[in-house]
Amino acid sequence: GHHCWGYGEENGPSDWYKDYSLANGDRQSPIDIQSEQTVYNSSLKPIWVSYDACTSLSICNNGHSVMVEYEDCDDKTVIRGGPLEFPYRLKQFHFHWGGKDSRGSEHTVNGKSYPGELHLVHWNAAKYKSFDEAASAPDGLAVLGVFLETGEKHSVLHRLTDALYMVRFKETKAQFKDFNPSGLLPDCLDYWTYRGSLTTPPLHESVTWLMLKEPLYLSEKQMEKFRTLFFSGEEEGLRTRMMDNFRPPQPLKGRTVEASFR
Ligand SMILES: Cc1cc(=S)c(O)co1
Ligand SMILES: [Zn+2]
Repeated sequence: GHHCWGYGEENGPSDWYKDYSLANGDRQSPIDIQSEQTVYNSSLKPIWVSYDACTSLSICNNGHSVMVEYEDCDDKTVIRGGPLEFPYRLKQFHFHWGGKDSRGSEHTVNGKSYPGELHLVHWNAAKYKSFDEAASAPDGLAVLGVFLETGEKHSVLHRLTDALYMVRFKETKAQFKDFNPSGLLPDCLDYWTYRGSLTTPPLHESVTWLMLKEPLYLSEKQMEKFRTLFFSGEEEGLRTRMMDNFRPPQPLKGRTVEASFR
């Protein structure tokens, strides 16, 4: 439409249904994970992450988040196991965060929000020819989600937070090579899994979500660096800080959330 979706007063999550009918669909994300209602599934396999041969390309500000993109022309960077029937190829990772630490994550746990959330986006290249084709298929995507929690400085993440000054404005991009995102994962890969959607328009219901129970800890200074980014372009007069770029929890609509752990 004449104005693009975003997180503001006029174009935010409560307005998205006007342009994106999936907004009120039956498998929307994020959700509130009510841990007592989850079902332990002992046949769920461990998550197997193979990122060692990854080729990161660039870091960019797309006006909604900051994203690191990967070369996805072969199966050198994949996630396997869990509930997944196929290997899923890493395409990009990005973040959602708040204007202060009391908010920022998309998923919540028993109503608790975290200061932010990391999303590692993968696609089913075994079944689909491209990311775009997979992005609208019910088993097309797998997103590994990790809560951000303030604490000690995160040394692997530090290379990313130190690069954010290069992508302060919308549509800016910079080279960002040899970044292995497995360094962002906690030691414990216990997870919750459910069938859901992209959390941004077009809200395709194509995502198998894998939400890790353990957060990634980063320092308050590192959190603050995310809040120095802008939604707006450098040429725009009004500079709006990039923060609160999260969609609130959506109705579960009868879905079951499974747990890989007791
Ligand atoms: C593909 C994609 C996935 C998520 S979760 C997002 O926020 C944006 O784009
Ligand atoms: Zn996301």
